[in-house]
Amino acid sequence: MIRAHTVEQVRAAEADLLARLPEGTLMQRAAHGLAHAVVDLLGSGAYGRRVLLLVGSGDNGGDALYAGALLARRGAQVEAWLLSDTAHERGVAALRAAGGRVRHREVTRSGDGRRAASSTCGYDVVVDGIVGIGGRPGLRPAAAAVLDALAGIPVVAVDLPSGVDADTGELEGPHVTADLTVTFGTHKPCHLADPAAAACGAIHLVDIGLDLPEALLEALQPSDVAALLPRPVPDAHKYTRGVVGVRAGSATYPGAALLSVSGAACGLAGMVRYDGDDPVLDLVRAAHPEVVGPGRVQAWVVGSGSAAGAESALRASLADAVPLVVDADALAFADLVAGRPAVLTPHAGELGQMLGEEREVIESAPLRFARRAAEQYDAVVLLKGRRSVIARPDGRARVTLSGTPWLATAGAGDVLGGLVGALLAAGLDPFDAASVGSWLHGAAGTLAAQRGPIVASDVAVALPALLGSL
Ligand SMILES: NC(=O)C1=CN([C@@H]2O[C@H](COP(=O)(O)OP(=O)(O)OC[C@H]3O[C@@H](n4cnc5c(N)ncnc54)[C@H](OP(=O)(O)O)[C@@H]3O)[C@@H](O)[C@H]2O)[C@@H](O)CC1
Ligand SMILES: Nc1ncnc2c1ncn2[C@@H]1O[C@H](COP(=O)(O)OP(=O)(O)O)[C@@H](O)[C@H]1O
Ligand SMILES: [K+]
Repeated sequence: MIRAHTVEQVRAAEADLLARLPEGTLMQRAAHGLAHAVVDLLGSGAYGRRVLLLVGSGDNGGDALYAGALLARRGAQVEAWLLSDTAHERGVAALRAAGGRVRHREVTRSGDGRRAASSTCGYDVVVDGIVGIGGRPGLRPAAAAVLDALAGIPVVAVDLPSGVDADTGELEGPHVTADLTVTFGTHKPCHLADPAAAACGAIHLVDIGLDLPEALLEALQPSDVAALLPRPVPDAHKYTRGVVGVRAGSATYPGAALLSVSGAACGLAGMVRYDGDDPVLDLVRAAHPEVVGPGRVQAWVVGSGSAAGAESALRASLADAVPLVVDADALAFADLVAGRPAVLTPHAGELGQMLGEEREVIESAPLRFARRAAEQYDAVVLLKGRRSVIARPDGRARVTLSGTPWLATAGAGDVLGGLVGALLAAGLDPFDAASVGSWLHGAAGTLAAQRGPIVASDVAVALPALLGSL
């Protein structure tokens, strides 16, 4: 499991450790990890390579300076630009002692930053030590101008890309976009949640020995998914494995029924039922002969392509005291499910309608709005997107790290709804069902896309091979 801690949690853990260790130990650990990561990124060693450090006033700049000193001792040509009036003094001294060059704020100030950068091209890597967890979101104009002028050079961010909001993953104004982010002690929410996560590039975690409390945000890894997957016990029969019912699709959108059922029929539940108009049921049976008609279920999947029938389908499903997936057209009636075990699966546009916000507003703060909706609707919310967020009413959340932009294809969400329903029917709680389902869906999409462009039904086809590999 990847766990992300807030700045407050990191500060508390750090204070604890600082009291027990000789001064500077944590920063040395951080700087060593950072220097190694820079060498790895450079590929053919540090010797003779040109490294530019962008240094702010705090310890983030200190990490960059000490790492720069280590790189200089390994033969790199290291230059530090101090972007603030003050900088970590011992870090500056260490870099100088190792043969690095230090330029002061005057050369890099505002308009001059552009000139300084263009006159000193040829850097192999830029190390962003402007601000870390002590920074306010956004960048000062001088830093923004320097970054503009350095565009195209690989960037390694120290702890986080300067300018992003560490705790929320939100962006306010300019920020660094990194190829690699080297973080210390633990991940922070900005490393997992979009839009900031998209600015981090690859993420490398350096262990500095922090003893951390429970995290409110996490991301499943393949081994976590494998451990949570339902498996048939030796004496299983189809009913003990759980029955998932699908109320999706309509005469206008029969494809939604087929796709929802294809996700539900992934083999993780014992049986799939379809409840809908006869012509649609005939189509479903033709594609999935194992599917049976309405009856008792352990979970319902309701709403995709249901059109005008969404409300009655949802009410009928609520009459059974079983968990449910509420998708697409049924989301308009999501307040009916408050307090019931349920997973709501909106994309940003649908969540915007549920919360009275524009789609772009939701996309600018997916973690915040998924949590808000989970609390307001008293249900688990799976907000779909590049980095889907799964939030519980109590604020705990997970982010899905699997997936591919090829999943941005019509009907992919229908497959996901069916899959999450199968996991609910098999007995996973709504938070696990949503996060495991979302991870499997992303990984199946990635697997399917290895062969070329995909359509939604390819995702369901890829599920058995993916599950086998787990
Ligand atoms: N925690 C740990 O376990 C460990 C932490 N470590 C490291 O320490 C880092 C945290 O260091 P930190 O606390 O000194 O804060 P940091 O982020 O360097 O900068 C804060 C200063 O920047 C300024 N400033 C603020 N906003 C700004 C902006 N938008 N644009 C420009 N400037 C801005 C503001 O000062 P001002 O210029 O306003 O006087 C403020 O005081 C952490 O990320 C990690 O790298 C490791 O060494 C080892 C273990
Ligand atoms: N850029 C992207 N990167 C990764 N996954 C994506 C991207 N865009 C969409 N997805 C995933 O594809 C699925 C699309 O679902 P949805 O928006 O409901 O589409 P539809 O309504 O057409 O089924 C979701 O699981 C979402 O997380
Ligand atoms: K930084």
